[in-house]
Amino acid sequence: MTAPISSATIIDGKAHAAALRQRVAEGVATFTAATGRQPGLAVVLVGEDPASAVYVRSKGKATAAAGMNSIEHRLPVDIDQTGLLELVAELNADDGVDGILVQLPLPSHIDSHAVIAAIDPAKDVDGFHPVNAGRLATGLPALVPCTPLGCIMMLKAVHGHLAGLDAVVVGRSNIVGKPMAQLLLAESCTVTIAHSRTRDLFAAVRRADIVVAAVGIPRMIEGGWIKPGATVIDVGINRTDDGLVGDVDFDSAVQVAGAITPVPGGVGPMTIACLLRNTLVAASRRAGVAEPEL
Ligand SMILES: Nc1nc2c(c(=O)[nH]1)N[C@@H](CN(C=O)c1ccc(C(=O)N[C@@H](CCC(=O)O)C(=O)O)cc1)CN2
Ligand SMILES: [Mg+2]
Repeated sequence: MTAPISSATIIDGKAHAAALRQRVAEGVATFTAATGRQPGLAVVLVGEDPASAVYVRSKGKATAAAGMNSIEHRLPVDIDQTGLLELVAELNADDGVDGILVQLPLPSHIDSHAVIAAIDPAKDVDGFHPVNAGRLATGLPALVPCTPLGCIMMLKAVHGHLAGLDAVVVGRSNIVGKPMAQLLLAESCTVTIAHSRTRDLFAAVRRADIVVAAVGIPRMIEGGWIKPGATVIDVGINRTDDGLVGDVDFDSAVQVAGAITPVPGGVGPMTIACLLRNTLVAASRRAGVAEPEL
């Protein structure tokens, strides 16, 4: 006799993102009517990495479609750090710019920590500046990194509230793993951060009600690791010979999980929608108008 195969609810990141973009567009219209100006987002791309160029183009299109002013700066790959810092200083001083985003990764001759630290924290729509990371960690209002923010929004949509759930975040990057853990903690989850040196990763994943995979290793987390009924959020975007795959082995995990994000079409679209949200939040705070509920 074969065991019955159950199948998880697929969390539709594209639909969540479309709904958030719609709410942002409505908020932008209200902001523009109140202030007489559009929120402005400046995106800086250094070099010509094809994936980064695609993301920057998508961000520009989505920004304009939401009714905001999209400003794009493309710099040559050999620009020196001083040149990039000069542009950041200009954008900091420009009153029409509410959000500044420097697309990562940067070329290896540039210190990305120095560039992030040069961005005005009030305009840091990526939420990567140490001031925003510290504000998030201490429970103060912050600009929150877009990818983890998108993940937490989808988790809340699935679960309602998250208090008391066991969550594991696999990966400890400043962009995803660490802020994700902070957001889950703020929702009163019991949080484990696992990484390449974790001794028994299987056990950490196996006991979790929520698994957030952000390791950058194609299909590393298999269905057999997942607690039946758990919610699985796959942040991985790995280009392989089989095409784009996540950090979770979707085909096996979908049979065990209660809900799961696909790749593509899961977390990725929410990253850009949350960037628009953060830009409107930054603009509202800078202009001293009421922040929309998003
Ligand atoms: N300054 C930043 N740099 C980077 C960030 C970031 O948030 N801020 N995140 C990633 C890249 N990224 C946005 O910049 C991003 C990645 C993926 C997607 C996305 O929609 N992915 C699609 C698949 C698209 C594809 O085929 O590649 C999906 O998952 O459905 C959006 C944004 C690193 N750099
Ligand atoms: Mg995805």
